[in-house]
Amino acid sequence: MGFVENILINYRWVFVCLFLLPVSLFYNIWFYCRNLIVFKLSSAPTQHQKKLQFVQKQIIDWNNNGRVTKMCTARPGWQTMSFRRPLYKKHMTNIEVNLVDILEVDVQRRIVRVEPMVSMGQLTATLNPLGWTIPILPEIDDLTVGGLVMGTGIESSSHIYGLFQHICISYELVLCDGRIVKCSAENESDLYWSVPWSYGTLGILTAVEIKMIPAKQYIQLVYEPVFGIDNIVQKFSEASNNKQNEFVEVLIYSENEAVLMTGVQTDSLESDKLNSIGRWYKPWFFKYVQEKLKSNTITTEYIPLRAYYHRHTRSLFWELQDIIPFGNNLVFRILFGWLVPPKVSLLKLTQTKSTKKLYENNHIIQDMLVPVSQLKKSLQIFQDLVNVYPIWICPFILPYNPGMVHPKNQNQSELFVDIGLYGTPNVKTFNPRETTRNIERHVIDSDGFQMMYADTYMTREEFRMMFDHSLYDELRKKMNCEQAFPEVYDKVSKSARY
Ligand SMILES: Cc1cc2nc3c(=O)[nH]c(=O)nc-3n(C[C@H](O)[C@H](O)[C@H](O)COP(=O)(O)OP(=O)(O)OC[C@H]3O[C@@H](n4cnc5c(N)ncnc54)[C@H](O)[C@@H]3O)c2cc1C
Ligand SMILES: NC(=O)C1=CN([C@@H]2O[C@H](COP(=O)(O)OP(=O)(O)OC[C@H]3O[C@@H](n4cnc5c(N)ncnc54)[C@H](OP(=O)(O)O)[C@@H]3O)[C@@H](O)[C@H]2O)C=CC1
Ligand SMILES: CC(C)=CCC[C@@H](C)[C@H]1CC[C@@]2(C)C3=C(CC[C@]12C)[C@@]1(C)CC[C@H](O)C(C)(C)[C@@H]1CC3
Repeated sequence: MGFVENILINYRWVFVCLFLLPVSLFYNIWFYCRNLIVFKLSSAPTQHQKKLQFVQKQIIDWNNNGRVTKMCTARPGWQTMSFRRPLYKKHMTNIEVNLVDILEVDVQRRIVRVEPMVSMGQLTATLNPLGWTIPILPEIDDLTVGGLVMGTGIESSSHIYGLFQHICISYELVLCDGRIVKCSAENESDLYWSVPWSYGTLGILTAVEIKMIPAKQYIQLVYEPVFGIDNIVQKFSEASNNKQNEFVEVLIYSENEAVLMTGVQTDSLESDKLNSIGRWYKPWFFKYVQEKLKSNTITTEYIPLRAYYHRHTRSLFWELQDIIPFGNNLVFRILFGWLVPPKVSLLKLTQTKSTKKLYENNHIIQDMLVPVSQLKKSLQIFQDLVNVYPIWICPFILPYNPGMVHPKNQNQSELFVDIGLYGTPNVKTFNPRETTRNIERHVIDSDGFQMMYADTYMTREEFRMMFDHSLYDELRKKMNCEQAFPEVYDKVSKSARY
């Protein structure tokens, strides 16, 4: 291993701290200024038609040129929040979708209309000061509306509102024949139900209408340490079924220790209990919450709304500790905390072959969605297979809707749980392929689903078993888009990404 490579692997923090953090800062400043100018000029809504027509023109040109290769968006793979980079972009027709603006905040209809590249950070920055928010706000700033619609999104309010697609009222798409359609539950409903999890394989998304709800200033958050797996599962289920809780999340720190967090929005505050966790010098959220295990008491705090939403951003859940091991050190936080986190996109861009291999062989990143009834069994299986902590568990209600993802063993909505495993496995038997396949098999047997932003080792048959393709297949035939876009599996499988 060469000297530079050795530094890049063993001392990734040197490169990240000295180079990536300052570059991320400039990148953020540039983007902030650009957004501000767009807003000041109020030009976003008028520009939308022009931008839409440009997308349409590219697709019409593709038709006129004989439909030679399939299409995907031109967003470079390193810019996305998915774990890997897409290989397919190299040999497909790349459609430019530079649609980055919030188009309209309609207070009367309680709807915000946005273009697909609008990010979560941008939405909270825009809506919260106006007294509004969207019901589900996936926590990492750079996640985009397009990616969350075409894949999926989940947050600690999902036990009430469902997944990200369930708060979307309509989608505007350009289809492979160049037609522009706006679909909703009432209009072109087959398309509307099929868009979520379709990964851009039915059309190019150009605008989305998302539900808004009033935002209050703070979240009143109750932390409750819970000990023993049965207790953890029971408390989690109770909290998720209690609709008084607007937010429910559990961080599990070991086989028998967890902290349950339940929250409601509020405008009033006991000022001695205010905790502005978003400030640069504050400890990483998951580390802070772990401290709650020390005293077996229930505590309450008030957290500013936006800081709550982005609570896992600064530490990228617990992934940043592997990259900057001293990132949660007080001195580092005071001096450089405001520079953290480095942009995920820049981390991806500057990955070397060796870091990639290191993550491939010694790391697991997976989110598994299973019915709550399978939670205990799943935790036990994951403990045996990977033994990774902390574990993120977040409940969500899955409505019985047509499309790729719906409850399989009952024809009504069902409470599910997202089990997030991120970290270095602590078992000798870990083998990236075999272990992940075992996990996947368990999820299929549990009538669950795997989130597709990370690696999947499923075969095409297993993938089709997990996700209901009946409406999707029918629609692709009807819209004659089988030659225009690949199947979902060919965009998310291991062989489609590097
Ligand atoms: C009425 C209105 C309409 C607007 N319309 C548009 C529009 O159409 N198009 C448009 O592009 N912009 C629009 N804006 C501008 C928009 O609000 C923001 O200025 C812009 O999106 C910059 O957001 P930011 O998240 O990058 O910046 P900042 O708020 O400065 O944040 C910088 C970074 O820190 C993160 N961050 C901030 N606070 C926290 C926290 N507490 N915890 C963790 N992380 C945090 C952010 O997510 C971001 O990554 C509008 C603003 C208003 C008020
Ligand atoms: N809390 C949460 O819920 C979290 C969710 N995630 C996951 O991250 C992913 C989102 O990351 P993000 O970087 O925003 O998205 P990506 O750029 O990774 O896009 C994800 C998929 O959506 C497709 N897509 C995006 N925009 C459009 C569009 N305008 N038209 C057609 N297809 C489109 C992409 O197609 P193409 O390949 O052609 O570009 C791609 O297949 C999701 O899969 C989400 O599940 C990750 C972390 C947390
Ligand atoms: C449903 C939920 C809550 C998902 C949370 C997912 C996060 C933990 C994921 C999203 C993007 C993600 C896969 C990422 C990474 C870690 C885990 C992340 C942050 C890192 C930073 C790990 C280090 C890698 O070298 C690399 C830089 C490629 C990735 C980038 C994406």
